[in-house]
Amino acid sequence: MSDGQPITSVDGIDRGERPVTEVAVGVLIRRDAAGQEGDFLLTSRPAGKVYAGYWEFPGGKFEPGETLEQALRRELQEELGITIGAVHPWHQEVFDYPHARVRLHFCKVYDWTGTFEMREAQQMAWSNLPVASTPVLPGTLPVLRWFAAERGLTGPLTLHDGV
Ligand SMILES: Nc1nc2c([nH]c(=O)n2[C@H]2C[C@H](O)[C@@H](COP(=O)(O)OP(=O)(O)OP(=O)(O)O)O2)c(=O)[nH]1
Repeated sequence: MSDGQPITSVDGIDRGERPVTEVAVGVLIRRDAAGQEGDFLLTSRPAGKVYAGYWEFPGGKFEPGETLEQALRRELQEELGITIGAVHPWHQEVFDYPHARVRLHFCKVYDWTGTFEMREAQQMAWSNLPVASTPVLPGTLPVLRWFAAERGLTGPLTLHDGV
């Protein structure tokens, strides 16, 4: 069930009713001294996962009983070795992939401590629009659109056609 939320299918195929996997996603953003939002952190999906090599925002699935905040804290510690500060829930989207239906809980994060470690042998890139790190996961694209809207940008979301 998607609890009435619209579902975006990545391939246009209607797969009917399916369970939804909840995913906590961290949109880490650098701010300048005036509080203006700047670069955001993208990471590549590690080898061995679906969509390996695609760029996304770091995060992962909730474990049983976890809240969004707990899941996000754990995932960013596990994947990147950082401890995040306040979690600011931003948008939710339900995406239907061949491998799963996921509800992505995108959260802005402005504060963290620790040194970035690529614990899954992934890559990281501080990015801005248009994004140079491609391809981007389909379920990641809406975030680039929200950034473009917030920042008043109308150009391409990525430097490459076909994202
Ligand atoms: N982290 C993340 N996942 C995303 C984004 N966009 C998007 O469609 N997804 C999808 C891809 C996956 O189907 C799902 C996340 O699952 P995952 O396999 O990366 O999660 P995980 O780290 O808990 O994986 P695992 O423990 O099962 O290996 O959400 C995004 O921006 N960030």
